[in-house]
Amino acid sequence: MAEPTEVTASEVEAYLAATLRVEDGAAAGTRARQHSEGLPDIEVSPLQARLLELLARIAGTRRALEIGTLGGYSTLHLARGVGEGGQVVTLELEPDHAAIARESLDDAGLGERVEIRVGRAVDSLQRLVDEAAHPFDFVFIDADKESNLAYLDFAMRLTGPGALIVVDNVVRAGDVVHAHAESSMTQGSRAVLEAMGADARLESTALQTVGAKGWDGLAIARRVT
Ligand SMILES: C[S@@+](CC[C@H](N)C(=O)[O-])C[C@H]1O[C@@H](n2cnc3c(N)ncnc32)[C@H](O)[C@@H]1O
Ligand SMILES: [Mg+2]
Repeated sequence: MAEPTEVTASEVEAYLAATLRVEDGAAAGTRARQHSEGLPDIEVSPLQARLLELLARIAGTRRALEIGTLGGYSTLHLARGVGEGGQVVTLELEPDHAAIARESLDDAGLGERVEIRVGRAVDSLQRLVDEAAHPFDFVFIDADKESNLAYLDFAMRLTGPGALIVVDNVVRAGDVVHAHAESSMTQGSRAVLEAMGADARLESTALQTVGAKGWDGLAIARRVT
């Protein structure tokens, strides 16, 4: 048997993703399209995407809110997670990203479940509050990390008890432990983690992740009250 040190986390990730068959043609096509269109390689991994889909399904999610669409890879999994008749509202700053996501979601036959709102997420979120939008039961926060705390605040205004809130990229190759980290993205992760821990309405945890995208992690909270 090979020594564990001879195996990389990326190899294990590829093995798990292939063995568990986490990605079908539509998902792989969505990823391929956003890469060929030149979008940055910053979407969740196939294993993480499937985790989002399963979390949504296990929680019985009907309405999911996503902050940060990119090319629609995580969106596609949330759309699957909410099931037939469910809805995903996803917020994206860049019109080009939104257009690519729209194409892939339509190709996957999930377009009707997904509304993409283009613009600064804080503006779109305020609009959802102003519209008194029907509460969401799943929120995935994965846009500009500097705004994580504001996004959590909006998530609390747009959800009710029982909702799930997932915040991506909170470990930042370990930089998250540095109180005086120079990175504003790390500071955004620290701020949201501290707020989650301090909020008695949330029961929270986090998972560290390794693989082709390096060392990172996601925080998961369930809203109790
Ligand atoms: C990490 S990517 C999202 C990846 C996607 N959730 C996935 O895993 O497939 C972050 C996205 O947030 C968008 N974004 C950055 N700042 C934003 C803002 N202020 N408002 C809305 N979207 C923003 C970026 O354009 C980018 O497409
Ligand atoms: Mg992310």
